[in-house]
Amino acid sequence: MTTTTLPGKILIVDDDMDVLRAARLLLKRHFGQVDFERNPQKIPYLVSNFEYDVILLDMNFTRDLSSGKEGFEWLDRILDIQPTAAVVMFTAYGDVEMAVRAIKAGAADFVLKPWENEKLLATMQTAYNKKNQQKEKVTPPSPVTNNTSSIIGNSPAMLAVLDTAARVAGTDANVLILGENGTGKDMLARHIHQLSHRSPHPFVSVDLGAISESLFESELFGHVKGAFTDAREDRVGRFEEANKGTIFLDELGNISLPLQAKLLTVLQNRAVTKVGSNKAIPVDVRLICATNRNIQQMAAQYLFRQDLLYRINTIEIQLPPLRERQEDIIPLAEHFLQLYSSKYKRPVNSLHESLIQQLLTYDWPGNIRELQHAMERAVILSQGKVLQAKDVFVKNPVQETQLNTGYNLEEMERNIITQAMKKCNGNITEAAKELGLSRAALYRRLEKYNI
Ligand SMILES: Nc1ncnc2c1ncn2[C@@H]1O[C@H](COP(=O)(O)OP(=O)(O)OP(=O)(O)O)[C@@H](O)[C@H]1O
Repeated sequence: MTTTTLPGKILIVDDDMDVLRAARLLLKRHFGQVDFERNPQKIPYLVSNFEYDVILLDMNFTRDLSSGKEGFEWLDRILDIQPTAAVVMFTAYGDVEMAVRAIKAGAADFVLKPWENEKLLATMQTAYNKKNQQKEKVTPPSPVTNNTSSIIGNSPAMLAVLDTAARVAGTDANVLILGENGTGKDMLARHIHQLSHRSPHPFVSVDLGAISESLFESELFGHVKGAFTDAREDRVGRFEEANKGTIFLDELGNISLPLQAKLLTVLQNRAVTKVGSNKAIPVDVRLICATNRNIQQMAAQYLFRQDLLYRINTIEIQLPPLRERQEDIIPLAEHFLQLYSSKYKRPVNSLHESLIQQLLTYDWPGNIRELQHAMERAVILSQGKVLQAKDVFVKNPVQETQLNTGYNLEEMERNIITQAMKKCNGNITEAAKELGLSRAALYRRLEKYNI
């Protein structure tokens, strides 16, 4: 087995923590950086924001265990986002037919589980070398994808945020990021992790809003086999997964008081106890939390535990909404213009003055995510080299007044969501995009308004 260390950046996506651990341990000795992710829903975010040399992708996530269908769907998504991505498929049920199909569908290669270390390593090295030769030949380095997250922000408000982030990154202080939906809380959390001494270790992101009350403990702290009916195997929780690294708890303001108490115990003891076990396992994690809710007010109303708040908000970073960082709107629009014109191979490369005015006067309720989606749609539909105001769809005030709902905010939100769901024929992913919300955030609202 060759022992060369390549500078490459690898991503492993598999829902089995043991597989992730073992594959990472092996590959870490031979590649510069090895990230892993258990939740395939994070793939679009990771592939769009970080340039991976090779992605090792499981064929079968929990939804259906052996057809490989899910793996093919994720392979498509990855190639959609990054057509030159080198994806090695990882399968426990591999047969020649599935391997051939994966390669026809654009995968670089495949490896069967259980794997032989030499075979896995050789396949990953070949995929890496091929990808790099290809890179040298065809693609000049892209200005918008680099090895770190490309946070755009030159406004005084963002410079202050980035300054605080850089200072706090060097410490192990707990950080609470506050900000509206789509302001970049997730991105900032990853940025802090990357700047910290924990960066060689995992960054584990957990969307608390998307975890049901009953699965909270098992997801976060793990469970032992037999702890409950569906617990067929031991499961490593997200805290343990993040050991030595950073755990990012998003949508923290959404968890119930009993769950807040459980979280507090873990933070106080710096140890987790798996469901069904009574053994405490020490964990060494840096905690970053985020919420779009007014958590101080929630604490004042006894909806959020004050003692938990004290523990998580050693440093508080407020991400300003996009409308309060006007200076960032055009650089961000240009960043997304470049990103999507290169992704969709469109000739469009600049913004017309009329569009610049439109972007600056709109108030971006969905923040950067809304701007990103508006630019993506516009680039796809664009015809010339210059993007015009008419190419970019933003909700205008007339549409809002047509809602005729009075000034009840909840009522307005309900109406807007109902309209978006109708427009997208009930497709949650599309409607969430349209509204500038994450899928989890939309789900919560659908539940809240009983839509
Ligand atoms: N400063 C930035 N520069 C470039 N892209 C950004 C920036 N901030 C956010 N983005 C992009 O905007 C999108 C939304 O950001 P992100 O998911 O981090 O927001 P969020 O505040 O966590 O959203 P939510 O509250 O809905 O979970 C992402 O695709 C992210 O890459």
